[in-house]
Amino acid sequence: MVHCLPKVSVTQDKPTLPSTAAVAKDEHRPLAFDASILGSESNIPSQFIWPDDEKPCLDAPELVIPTIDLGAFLLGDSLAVSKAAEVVNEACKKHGFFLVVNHGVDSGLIDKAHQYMDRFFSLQLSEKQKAKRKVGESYGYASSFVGRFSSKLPWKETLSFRRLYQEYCEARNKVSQEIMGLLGISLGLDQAYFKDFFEQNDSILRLNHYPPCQKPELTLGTGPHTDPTSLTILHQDQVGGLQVFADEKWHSVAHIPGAFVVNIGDTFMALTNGIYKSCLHRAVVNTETVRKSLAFFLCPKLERPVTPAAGLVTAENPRKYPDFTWAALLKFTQNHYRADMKTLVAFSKWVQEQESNNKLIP
Ligand SMILES: C=C1C[C@]23C[C@@]1(O)CC[C@H]2[C@]1(C)CCC[C@@](C)(C(=O)O)[C@H]1[C@@H]3C(=O)O
Ligand SMILES: O=C(O)CCC(=O)C(=O)O
Ligand SMILES: [Fe+2]
Repeated sequence: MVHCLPKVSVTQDKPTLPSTAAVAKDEHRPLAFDASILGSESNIPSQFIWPDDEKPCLDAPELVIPTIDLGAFLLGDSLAVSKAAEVVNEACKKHGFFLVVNHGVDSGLIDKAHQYMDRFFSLQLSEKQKAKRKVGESYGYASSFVGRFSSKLPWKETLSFRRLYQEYCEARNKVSQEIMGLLGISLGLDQAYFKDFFEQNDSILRLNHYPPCQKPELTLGTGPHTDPTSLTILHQDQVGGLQVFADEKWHSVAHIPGAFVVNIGDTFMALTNGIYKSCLHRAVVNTETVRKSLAFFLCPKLERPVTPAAGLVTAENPRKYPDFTWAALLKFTQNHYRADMKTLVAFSKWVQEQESNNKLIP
């Protein structure tokens, strides 16, 4: 099915400054994404309708997902360690996606995080707007990015943090460090290699809230993209809706109680010199139920150079991406380019252009 394939040539929707013109085409529509109004609206504003080649397939087949028992890995039994490393290596070379069970994060803490999230998103829009994310910044409340983008708007509201949700962030940070140990081993590097790299980090926690949509076949909760960040640890609720692109088609990812969905992002792909793939994924919505997900994005320290491990650059696998910092890639996705499935390639080109421009200026 054509509409199940990712778009090959991307027409970038450059971030725009807040503009009412973007939504004025539908004069009678609200200027903001008010979930309480739009959830029951069957006439979907055109800004939320995705082009045919990117429209979702709602009945995508389920993906058989490689699963890592983190508890067994941490016990250090050599057989369990080499098995986990093998599974992760295969998954990350193929699609950059795996599940983690037995991760030690208390289920009560996850439930509490979802409850706080319910409380925030059920507030009136005017209240939520008090925490509004400013243009160019990556923290705060964003209702569907109305203002930031003018088309292919996602059917969601988000709240992103750096320091709040402290306890939850700490728990995810611990899990992400353990996974970094495993990823290092799986690449034949020292277990401490990526743990040290990410020990200090500028990570982001994001709450995604997807209201019901009367025409889910026209819209997308989150459009197709790879995460520009390094490693994402996602907890989706029981509704389901996450889809991953593997074996040339979209697959749905079933909710597995207590499991974390883990995916590689662009920055980690660059750290492995392209050996591990950043995972192409998206989220679909449905007519009946609100869907929620909590994403912990592990990111390097803002100014730390992102350069591949020496052993991963070889004659057969020469350098793929320029050195960069997470600060520069974050700025690129917030001010110049809407993250999609080609962010890393577009960013690499941009970095090289900037470097050659700088060389021209004496
Ligand atoms: C650095 C980031 C940009 C986005 C959030 C994130 O922390 C990681 C993923 C990015 C995103 C989810 C990819 C799809 C498009 C996007 C605009 C969204 O739909 O939310 C992206 C986020 C963004 O705010 O730019
Ligand atoms: O909600 C989801 O399942 C996916 C969200 C996502 O991909 C993101 O926030 O980057
Ligand atoms: Fe994502």
